[in-house]
This record gives sequence, structure tokens and C-alpha cells, in this order.
Amino acid sequence: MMAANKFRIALIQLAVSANKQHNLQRAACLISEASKEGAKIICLPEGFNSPYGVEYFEKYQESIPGETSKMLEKAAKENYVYLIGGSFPELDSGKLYNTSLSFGPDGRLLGKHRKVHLFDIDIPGRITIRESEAMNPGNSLTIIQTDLCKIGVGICYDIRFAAMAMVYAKKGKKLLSTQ
Ligand SMILES: NC(=O)CCC(=O)C(=O)O
Repeated sequence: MMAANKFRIALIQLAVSANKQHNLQRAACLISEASKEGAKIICLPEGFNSPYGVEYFEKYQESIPGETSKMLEKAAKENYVYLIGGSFPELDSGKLYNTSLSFGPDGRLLGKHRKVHLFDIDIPGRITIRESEAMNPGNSLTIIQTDLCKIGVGICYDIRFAAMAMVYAKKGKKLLSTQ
């Protein structure tokens, strides 16, 4: 028998297509598969319902509740898992955010994290992207309270900013989940 402080986490990576419904169905299947393998906490990646790029955020945006949040809620409940639901472009009051929703095994919304550090980078000849051209930054940290541990949530580039992880650690977080 596993000790109470030992549990399995699944980190899902999936190839996305331009078809949002297909991406959502694929994510739901992978969540179910991970749960059958014994995962109690399941994490999806950033931008799991659309291709990644500033040009896609507007097209794939959704309000909450919407089809993505409903799929996540249902998947958490059906599989009885904690789900850190990757991220998707959220539309709220005319503004876009890169947002991650977390749900508990009862389907309850446990947290909503908006990416704080938007990915703006310019390496000539290699990569240029300015998320901030389309997205707005979040301005708060998100701690998910589970019966397994406390989880601090970040989204991708958020992990580069150590101060954020340090604040989470001070607040008692044991696991940092950066999609
Ligand atoms: N979407 C992102 O935030 C990308 C961040 C990244 O690639 C990095 O190296 O940091």
C-alpha cells in the first residue's frame, strides 16, 4: 500500500491540431488513460486546446464557463482526480489572458491562474514572439489545496522567475506545477 504522502502524478503532453474539439477530446482521453494508470494529480500543458502563437489566441479564446472549462470539470469528476488543466486563451471583459483552471475530484473549481510572466522574446533569426501583443498578464499567484499536498500553479515562462516559486514555498506549497 502507498503511504499517504506518496501518489502518482501524470504530466500530459499532446500534439495539438487546428481543430479545438479534436484537441479537447484527445485531452479527455489522455486524462482517462492517466487516471486508469493510477494518477491522482493530472496536469495538461499550456495551450492544449489550440496551436500556440499570438495569431491563434483571439481565434481560440473562450469565456469561463465555456466548452474547455466544461470538459475539464467533467474529466476531473468522471475520473475522480485533481486536474491542473493546462491553459487556454480566456476572454474576460474584452481582455485575453493565458489561463489555467484546476478542478478537484468532485468537479469543483479549485483555482484559476492567469499567466503572470508573458513570453516576450526576440532572438533575431531564431525566435520572436510577443505574447503581450494579444494577452494581458495575471497579477496573482494561485495555490491549490488538495488532500495530497498544496500545489502552486504557474504557466510555462512563469517558471523562469524564481521569486514566484519562493513565495509559493513560503506559503507551504509542496509541488510546483508549471504547465
Ligand atoms: N510559452 C512560453 O511561455 C515559452 C517559455 C519558454 O519556452 C521558455 O524557455 O521559458
